[in-house]
Amino acid sequence: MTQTHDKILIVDFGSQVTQLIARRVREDGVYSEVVPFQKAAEAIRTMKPRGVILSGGPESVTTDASPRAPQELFDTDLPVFGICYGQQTMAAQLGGEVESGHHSEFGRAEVEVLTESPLFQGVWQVGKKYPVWMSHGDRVTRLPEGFEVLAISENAPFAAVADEARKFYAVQFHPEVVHTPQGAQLIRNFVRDIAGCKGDWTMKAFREEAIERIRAQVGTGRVICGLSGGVDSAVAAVLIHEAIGDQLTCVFVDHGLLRAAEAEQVVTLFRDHYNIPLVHVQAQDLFIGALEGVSDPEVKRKTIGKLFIDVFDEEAKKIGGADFLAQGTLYPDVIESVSFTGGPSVTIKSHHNVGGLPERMKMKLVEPLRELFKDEVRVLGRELGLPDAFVGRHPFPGPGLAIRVPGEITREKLDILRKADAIYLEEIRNAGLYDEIWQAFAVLLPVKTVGVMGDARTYDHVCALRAVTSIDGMTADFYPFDMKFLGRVATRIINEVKGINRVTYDITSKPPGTIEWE
Ligand SMILES: Nc1ncnc2c1ncn2[C@@H]1O[C@H](COP(=O)(O)OP(=O)(O)OP(=O)(O)O)[C@@H](O)[C@H]1O
Ligand SMILES: O=c1[nH]c(=O)c2[nH+]cn([C@@H]3O[C@H](COP(=O)(O)O)[C@@H](O)[C@H]3O)c2[nH]1
Ligand SMILES: NC(=O)CC[C@H](N)C(=O)O
Ligand SMILES: [Mg+2]
Repeated sequence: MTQTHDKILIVDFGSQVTQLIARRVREDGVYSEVVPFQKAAEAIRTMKPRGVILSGGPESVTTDASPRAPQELFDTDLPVFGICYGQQTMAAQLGGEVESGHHSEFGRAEVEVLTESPLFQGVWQVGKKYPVWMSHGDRVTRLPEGFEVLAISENAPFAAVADEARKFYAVQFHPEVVHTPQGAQLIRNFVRDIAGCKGDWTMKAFREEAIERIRAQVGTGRVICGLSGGVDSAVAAVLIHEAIGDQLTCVFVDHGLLRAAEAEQVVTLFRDHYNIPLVHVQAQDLFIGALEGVSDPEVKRKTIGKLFIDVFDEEAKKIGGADFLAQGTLYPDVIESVSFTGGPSVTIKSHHNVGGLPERMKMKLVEPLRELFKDEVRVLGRELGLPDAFVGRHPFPGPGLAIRVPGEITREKLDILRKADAIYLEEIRNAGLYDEIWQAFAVLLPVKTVGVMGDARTYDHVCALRAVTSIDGMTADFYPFDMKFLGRVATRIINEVKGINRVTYDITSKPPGTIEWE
């Protein structure tokens, strides 16, 4: 199936943003695969790409053991586009020079275009300056033979270079991030014009290919799908059901960390729309018991991740065994939990469904959405005909309210938080803001403050409100509510929720914050 589409191979050197390259290529309607550099030589032979993009990476090409692109790539006639580390290793491998440690550039920079190039066609003009995003400590200091300079920046004399005859292009900046405003168009020029890919790959094609992949992986085996009521697992379940029909059973776990009335809503909504067997597991005591006395965020996450698997194993037994566990894992869950190449990118937090999994698993994982971002999953959901009630829902993390009560959780704290969260979301819906906001929730802080209510002294918890805008959850901004709205929510929460006497609004973006508090 994938054989019929033009393909781009993305060689990963361990950058935090490699998947954004894949995403930009998908946006151009072209199929792409990200392959760790160790497997690139094999992928060139088996995948038969029309072009190759080399990603950035944390290492320095000036050190001996640093990764390289397969040398034979440069003898294949394939167009190559090197980004940052990708540029540096191209230079080193083709006879140029790279130096370390003199002129770092992190963040915004400007490049000046020196000559016309197919890479800039219709986007950048000669003699003009354009903003780009840089993140490097090394730089190319001598170009390989055949290369010319296309653009310069203050600290990178070779900000963009090319050997047009061989269709080798390389940039020091990162065109894949949104902070390089025309970067997506440069990637498009490489993919569509320089590599000549057709651009006929769509979410419809993804759907068909994903179904084929699921069938090939699962065969006649039985699959359990963790269903949370969130967008990702709903899309995964419907996709898998399309692929393998009644070999699939969904399992919804009520771990006692859900929002007010959520369990009934999820179960009713799913049963009303789909004829897919759904088991509703009551596991409140199990999870809340295990979390007693636990206050470290990573320990909480790993405890929850392990219990989820215990419950899935238990349910598998009840239906006579299952060979596979399906989850709605997305790319951001993966990149924050582990490095794509198994290389040196750092763990930010262990998402329960990736880094929080136990080391030994009885069932094999089926994760058809593992390389997509949330907004792409929503497009796929619409493609699959999912009702808006699923597609438009704000994300809700698997560990649920456990990571919204920093420190140790108790049933009492969870009850207080549920009430505050429900009021906050009701006000957001009433104000018509739900769809404008990417995710909104309340957090119950482990801090008590003094207040005065009805002439009496109070000494109660602080509640923090969080609302963010985002496209893919990788970066986010706080939502700029008007003060009247925030005042109304705060008054209602303090008046209606016993146990909270103060409300604050979190105005941290991501980065440097993350969306959740733990
Ligand atoms: N309460 C639950 N019961 C069963 N499975 C769950 C539950 N919570 C999470 N999961 C599993 O963990 C996966 C990851 O959770 P995550 O919150 O990232 O996705 P989601 O809930 O499907 O979508 P969303 O991000 O919109 O909340 C889910 O896709 C699902 O497979
Ligand atoms: O299923 C999940 N399991 C987890 O362990 C987890 N941790 C964070 N999230 C959700 O991921 C998005 C990004 O969150 P952060 O900025 O807090 O890392 C936000 O949408 C978070 O709600 C999780 N989802
Ligand atoms: N973002 C990158 O690819 C960085 C490449 C290399 N580690 C440097 O610092 O220059
Ligand atoms: Mg969820």
